[in-house]
Amino acid sequence: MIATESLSKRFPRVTALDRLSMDIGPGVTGLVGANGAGKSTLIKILLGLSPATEGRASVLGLDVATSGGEIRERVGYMPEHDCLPPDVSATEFVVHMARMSGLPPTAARERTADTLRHVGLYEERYRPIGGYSTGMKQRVKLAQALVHDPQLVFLDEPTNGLDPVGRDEMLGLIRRVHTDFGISVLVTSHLLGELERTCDHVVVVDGGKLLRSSSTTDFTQTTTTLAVEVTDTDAHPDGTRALRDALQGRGIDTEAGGELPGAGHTILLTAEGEETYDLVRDLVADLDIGLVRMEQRRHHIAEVFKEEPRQEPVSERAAAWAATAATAATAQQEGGER
Ligand SMILES: Nc1ncnc2c1ncn2[C@@H]1O[C@H](COP(=O)(O)OP(=O)(O)OP(=O)(O)O)[C@@H](O)[C@H]1O
Repeated sequence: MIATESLSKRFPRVTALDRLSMDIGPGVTGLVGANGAGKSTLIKILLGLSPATEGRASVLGLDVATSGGEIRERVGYMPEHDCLPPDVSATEFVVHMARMSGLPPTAARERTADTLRHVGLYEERYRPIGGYSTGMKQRVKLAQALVHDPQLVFLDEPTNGLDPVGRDEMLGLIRRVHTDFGISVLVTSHLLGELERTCDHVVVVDGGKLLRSSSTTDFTQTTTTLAVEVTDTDAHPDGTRALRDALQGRGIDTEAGGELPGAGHTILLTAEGEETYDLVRDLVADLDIGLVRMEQRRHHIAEVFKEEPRQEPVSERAAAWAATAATAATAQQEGGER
């Protein structure tokens, strides 16, 4: 779908992209990097809106240097910044964008109604955009990117400014753009953690350079750590402690799940094999406490960056960013697990 070869973009004072080579196939792909990593610059080059300084790129098999117009006919674009006219309604604006993409008037109106419904805007679509919440504005921007039924969409930081619920809703919508309509997606974010549930593939850039490009499952392989959660009973008012003691008695080291509220009820231990699962099951049965869950933990994308030493040196900025993202991802995960 997208290929770049030694793609560079230099501004007088900064190199925004530095010999970036990558291949992106169909599906939902996350482009992750700290602010200033070069994500928006890459999207503008891929749309043929800004020329590269060096190297080559193609989108849907079309050369960005010569076929920008054709690419923009077949690709939708949701820009990062607020760019919506405040005085017109979502319907008027999206119909206008559909007409600009070449749809005849009736088709433009029909597609607009369908697309706005799909992104979750109903009666409010007749009100001026100026009175919309950030979440509603993001939905209008998504709708105008989809209205001409593109093969591929570029979504630049679509979760920016949204609260956690709004972010989850937007990520769900993005996933459905692919599953319901078969449209491939390139979505950017400066948060590593939020893309692992949405994307099939993740590309990480820092300082305009490619850090890693892998499928999400490669990033989030299962670990050998088992997370176990049990209930308390009258006989064992602290069921977690009782199980930890029993495991320790069998020579198995454990640690608490974390410092977040509630995470202390999770016990983490290393699974040597099937026998560890059996032992936990038997000890829980002997203690006559309830087993809430026993699952193998998966890596989070951010943990991969925290733990894996890479061959290429990572800039201090990237390391700091990965550490922040790891904390955020872990908090999100622990919150979701409780
Ligand atoms: N037109 C421009 N002129 C000069 N420098 C630019 C221009 N556009 C971008 N840059 C610089 O290029 C670098 C990459 O910017 P870019 O907007 O692509 O990053 P980004 O990853 O999209 O981050 P953000 O989400 O903060 O926009 C930054 O240092 C930015 O200041």
